[in-house]
Amino acid sequence: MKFEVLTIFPEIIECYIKHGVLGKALNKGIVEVKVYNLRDFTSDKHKKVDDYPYGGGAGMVMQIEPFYNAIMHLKADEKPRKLVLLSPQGRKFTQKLAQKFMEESKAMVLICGRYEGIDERVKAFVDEEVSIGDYVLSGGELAALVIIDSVVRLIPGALGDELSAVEDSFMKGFLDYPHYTRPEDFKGMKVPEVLLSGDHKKIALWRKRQALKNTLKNRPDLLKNLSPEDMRILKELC
Ligand SMILES: Nc1nc2cc(Br)ccc2s1
Repeated sequence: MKFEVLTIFPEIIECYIKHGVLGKALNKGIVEVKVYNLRDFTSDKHKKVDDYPYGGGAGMVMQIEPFYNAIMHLKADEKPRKLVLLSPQGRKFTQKLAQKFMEESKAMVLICGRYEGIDERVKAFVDEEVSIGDYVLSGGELAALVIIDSVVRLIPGALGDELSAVEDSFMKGFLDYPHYTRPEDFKGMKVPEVLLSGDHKKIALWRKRQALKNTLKNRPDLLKNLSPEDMRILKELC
């Protein structure tokens, strides 16, 4: 999987991708991330990337030319790639969309805007417009990192041999179960007995109950298409 990121702050991306799961996946060659500075695709000596908005209003708007030049530069190799614009107006990014991106795209271009937004005409050159949530960030770079991180975790082999329980739970429509590790007793706060029992069937049922309880409390909107067994457990909780 290859990610190409267009941004005016390449260091934001370059710094983050060196660490953790992403760093390991890069070292294993499972994923490649190339970052392009939009200022390198400007044509003036000041490397200007923004200007005042037509029609007036606060703030600055990023100009189309650097985006256009960068996209044409990438497309010159004529390899297929999905172009994704990060934007507060985009469709909501979810675990299911992460799975879709991982399955369908060998290469993704993540286009990061800043300021009050980018010239609307850039959207003529993208495939998808995606937001990571109902809040406005200062720029698309954090959203691009969220997408890279969540998609890479889904690539077979990226997580090594540890199970990705968190992804599994989100894909099945509920939140993760609680996790504990040593010590067993921390200032009187004990690990639930069931987790010390060695009874894997009991542990699995406890974890499912806790996951459904957490989901009912914090994200009831996720509780759709539950299996009959999960529905039975949920009814016991109500
Ligand atoms: N939720 C999101 N907010 C923003 C802000 C900017 Br500026 C660019 C992309 C995104 S995605």
